[in-house]
Amino acid sequence: MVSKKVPKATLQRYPLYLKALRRLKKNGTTRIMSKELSSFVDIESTTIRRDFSFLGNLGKQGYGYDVDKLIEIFNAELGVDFDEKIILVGAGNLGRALMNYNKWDHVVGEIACAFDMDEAKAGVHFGIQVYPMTELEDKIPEGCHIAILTISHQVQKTVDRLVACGITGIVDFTHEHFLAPKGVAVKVVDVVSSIQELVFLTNSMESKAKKQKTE
Ligand SMILES: NC(=O)c1ccc[n+]([C@@H]2O[C@H](COP(=O)([O-])OP(=O)(O)OC[C@H]3O[C@@H](n4cnc5c(N)ncnc54)[C@H](O)[C@@H]3O)[C@@H](O)[C@H]2O)c1
Repeated sequence: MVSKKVPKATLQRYPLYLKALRRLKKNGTTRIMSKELSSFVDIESTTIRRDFSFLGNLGKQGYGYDVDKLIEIFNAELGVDFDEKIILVGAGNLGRALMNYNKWDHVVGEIACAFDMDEAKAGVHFGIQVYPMTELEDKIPEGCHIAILTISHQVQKTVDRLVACGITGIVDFTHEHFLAPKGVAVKVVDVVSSIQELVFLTNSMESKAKKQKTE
């Protein structure tokens, strides 16, 4: 386990490192210096070394980091699993866009199958099997913990059903408020609130710049 308390900013950078390391491995790189990794991820090498130090004594001076070992440590320590079987619920416009993407750069696994309440959506889309919602309990892959929610109706009822099936992590694209029991993590993805935050940020930067001009 990660020994020291890892700062939030560091935790947020870990997936970037992991993604880069996976790519490097794919290209045949077996070891890497923090300076080289720095140009790859566009993060200062000192920051990289500090970030990695939370995971133990990983690198050797003059040798750098063993790519395989780093990937292994990220997997074990951070619980990241490339074979994570993710389900998607709601194969509409947004759901299908995600199914079409379904690459996730080999970082977090892939969408194993999808479900939709509309039986007409059943079938194979973008190589992913879509099942009618009535088959959720039968067809949910064994050991599946993560569900992407891109539905528009009966959100609470659906969440309750997913939780009963063993889902403990929900990526929520719906704009609906719902309750999840303790032990179930929900990550909201909302383009609208991101835009709102940006509008607020850009406005305050503009007024700050104007104020500085007049001073
Ligand atoms: N978070 C964001 O930034 C963002 C952006 C766009 C849309 N959305 C939201 O995402 C959701 C989907 O949007 P869309 O444009 O793809 O809609 P859509 O109508 O095209 O697709 C919704 C799909 O979900 C299915 N569905 C609805 N309720 C279901 C349920 N309880 N169980 C199983 N299947 C169900 C429908 O049959 C349909 O196929 C909506 O709630 C929308 O508000 C969020």
